[in-house]
Amino acid sequence: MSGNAIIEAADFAATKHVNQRRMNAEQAPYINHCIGVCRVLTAEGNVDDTDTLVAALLHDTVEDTDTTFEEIEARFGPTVRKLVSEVTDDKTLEKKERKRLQIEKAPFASDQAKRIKMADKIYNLRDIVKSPPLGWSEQRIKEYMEWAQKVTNGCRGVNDKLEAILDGIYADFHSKHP
Ligand SMILES: Nc1nc2c(ncn2[C@@H]2O[C@H](COP(=O)(O)OP(=O)(O)O)[C@@H](OP(=O)(O)OP(=O)(O)O)[C@H]2O)c(=O)[nH]1
Repeated sequence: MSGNAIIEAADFAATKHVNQRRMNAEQAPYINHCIGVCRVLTAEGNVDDTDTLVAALLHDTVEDTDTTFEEIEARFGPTVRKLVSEVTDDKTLEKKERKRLQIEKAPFASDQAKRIKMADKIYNLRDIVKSPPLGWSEQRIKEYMEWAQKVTNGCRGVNDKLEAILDGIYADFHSKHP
């Protein structure tokens, strides 16, 4: 690959998500989430493994755009392809089943994929506390928190810093919503 892999991935993700927005009131550009997840890994999880950071930037490209795994492998190699596939939901399944599979599969993911999953949930949970998706009730927020906690419980043992951040988010939420 020519150039720096992380910048290549940021550019690739920005192009793929160009017309997508987050669901919150600000309707932030979707790429903010991809870059934010990568930053949680570097700045808060002390992760410096390039494949992990590249896969974090690309983590929603196959799930949410026309990107294929073959395209990812051709541009970023087989390890990044594998990591992205580990954090990609099968959109042909019902939402309930996709959510159940995230909980079931998390303990069997690679350590790199577990770190991406934790950073993804940290970003989403912070977003939900700060500015929830439009139309989400208190009950939906609570259900998301409880589901995310089950997913990230399956990712434990690979990064103490990310785990501590998640523990803080859950403790804070549960103390305010007993
Ligand atoms: N908190 C938050 N989430 C948003 C926002 N915009 C889009 N999302 C995405 O919405 C998902 C949560 O909504 P749900 O109703 O539970 O799930 P769904 O998108 O699969 O229907 C999150 O996916 P996820 O399954 O947790 O993770 P992933 O799909 O990113 O892997 C997150 O990526 C936003 O503004 N705030």
